[in-house]
Amino acid sequence: MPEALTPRAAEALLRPASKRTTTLRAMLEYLHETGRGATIIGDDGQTVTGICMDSRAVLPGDLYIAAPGARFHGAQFAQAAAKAGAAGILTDLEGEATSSALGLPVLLADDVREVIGELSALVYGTDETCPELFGLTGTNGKTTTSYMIRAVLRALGRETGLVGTIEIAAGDQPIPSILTTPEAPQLHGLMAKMAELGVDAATMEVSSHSLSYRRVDGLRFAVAGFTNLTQDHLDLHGSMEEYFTTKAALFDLERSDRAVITVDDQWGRDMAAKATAEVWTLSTDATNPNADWTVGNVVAAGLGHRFELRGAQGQVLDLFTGLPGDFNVSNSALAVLMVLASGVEVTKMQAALDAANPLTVQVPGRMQVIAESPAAIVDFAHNPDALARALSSVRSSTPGSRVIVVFGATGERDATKRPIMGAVAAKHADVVIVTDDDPHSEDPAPIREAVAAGASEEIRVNGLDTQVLQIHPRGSAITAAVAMARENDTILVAGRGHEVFQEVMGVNIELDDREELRRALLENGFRPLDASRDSVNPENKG
Ligand SMILES: CC(=O)N[C@H]1[C@@H](OP(=O)(O)OP(=O)(O)OC[C@H]2O[C@@H](n3ccc(=O)[nH]c3=O)[C@H](O)[C@@H]2O)O[C@H](CO)[C@@H](O)[C@@H]1O[C@H](C)C(=O)N[C@@H](C)C(=O)N[C@H](CCC(=O)O)C(=O)O
Ligand SMILES: Nc1ncnc2c1ncn2[C@@H]1O[C@H](COP(=O)(O)OP(=O)(O)OP(=O)(O)O)[C@@H](O)[C@H]1O
Repeated sequence: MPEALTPRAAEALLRPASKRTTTLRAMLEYLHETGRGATIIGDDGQTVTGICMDSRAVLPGDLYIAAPGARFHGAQFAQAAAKAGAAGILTDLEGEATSSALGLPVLLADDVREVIGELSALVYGTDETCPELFGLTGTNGKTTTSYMIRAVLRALGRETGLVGTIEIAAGDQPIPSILTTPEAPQLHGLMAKMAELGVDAATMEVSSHSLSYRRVDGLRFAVAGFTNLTQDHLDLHGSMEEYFTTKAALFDLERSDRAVITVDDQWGRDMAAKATAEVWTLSTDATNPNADWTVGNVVAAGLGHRFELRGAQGQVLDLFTGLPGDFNVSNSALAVLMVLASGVEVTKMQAALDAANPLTVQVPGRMQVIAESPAAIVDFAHNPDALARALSSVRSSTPGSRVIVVFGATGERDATKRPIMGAVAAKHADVVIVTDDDPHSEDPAPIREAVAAGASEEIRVNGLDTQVLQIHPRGSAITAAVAMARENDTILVAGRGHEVFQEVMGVNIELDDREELRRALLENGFRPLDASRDSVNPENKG
């Protein structure tokens, strides 16, 4: 396992090389101008060159943000921040006493979280210079769509950046991803770094956590996109309505100029109605009379699809994605539309699509095609719904072809989904190879048993002739799948996507499903595709 970066080394990667200086006085004036209550204790001429909300990552000259959290008040760590070279502290009334006792100047604000984004913009100058931003939110498809947008922008000759679950990239420079959407000070540092490197357009996954925690404050999106909404993160949001309302904040005119919203479900239609940014709606139903753009003439082509994207004004674009899965038609249409919404001409877009085939971009571990004959695909689907969708979308129309699936259930997580995933696999595949996912510290054998029992029960109740095998470790299960595959078959290795370590009984073992598949394919005389686009930073565990 590669050595993890220290928090300070990781933080430094998110900063521009050139330093700007801002005074606490300038920050105070900004807060007053924008109607916020704030005061300074100590030297108001103090300069800062960075801003950071984690004492472990503070760099010399930073303003340390001591904010209240769910577990601690950041003021508890103000002393550590001072020791690391913080030039000042931003805190609230609760953190005042601890912070001012350290002798550093203190900027006191009524609500710290409320002002972090805007102050970060002042510190890094992103209120003046920032790449054109494309933000994606929704439960599924954010990562895939953001890679597609980046590929389309590149095909149009733009210098791009990317911020998301799998990786951060500033131009060609890879940076380990910490959260799907980093904290506001890190995002602003990163945008300044991207601008410094000549990046003029960046895509960003905007998680619901980031909207709740105000991580994207102070940034303005040229175009924000919505994929879909299904049940998730109710621990944070409490209800689907609350989850929806949190996501809706991205489509407010205060945050985004334009919104491209997929209206295939009711949540999408509600989102379009609620948005105050200029809305373009997208439907994958060609007969939807209410959508501004629709998808039509979808035909299977190779493992992917060819289709038309039609505008209400008569515009028509011919699109192709080589990525398997019906949902990748929707992701592709959304990606193209978001770039069109930023002001690109239809004819220019069509030329770029034809020349560079950007919608076939390899997204690490997301319906990633490792070989075409047999079709060998690695996907991140790790719950019953996603597994059903992935399995039903990879079945080939060639008579006699089979679907072979390799997957397992995660340890120390919702045990009720284990037999359900087994049943889903038995229903949609011809051969089910049950193996280990990430057992974590749980004994993997009973996990496999529970999954296999669900598969057997489905077979018994519905009189299926699906074959079920239990094989471990995971590498051997993948080898067995390839050994039994014929050229017309499809092998889906599901659950771990781009992850490169598997935690078994508390030990991290190096394991990359894509590498295992490639090895087994070569051993069996098949030809895997070029591996050069796995493109994941080795620092990322996923
Ligand atoms: C639930 C959640 O998102 N919590 C975030 C929140 O934590 P918190 O408010 O509870 O903070 P806390 O732990 O009480 O600490 C209070 C303050 O002390 C600071 N601190 C703490 C310890 C220390 O040694 N030094 C120090 O300075 C903390 O940085 C924080 O500012 O604020 C912290 C820092 O500001 C975040 O790091 C933390 O994210 C945690 C690490 C996290 O795992 N978040 C996940 C759930 C998340 O955001 N995920 C979404 C994607 C979800 C998905 O789609 O699957 C994402 O965008 O990545
Ligand atoms: N538009 C979509 N609708 C439904 N499922 C999708 C869609 N796009 C991708 N998927 C499925 O969901 C999985 C996760 O896709 P992706 O990583 O693009 O989404 P995400 O929103 O970024 O989720 P995560 O944060 O979990 O990575 C994929 O492996 C695929 O199985």
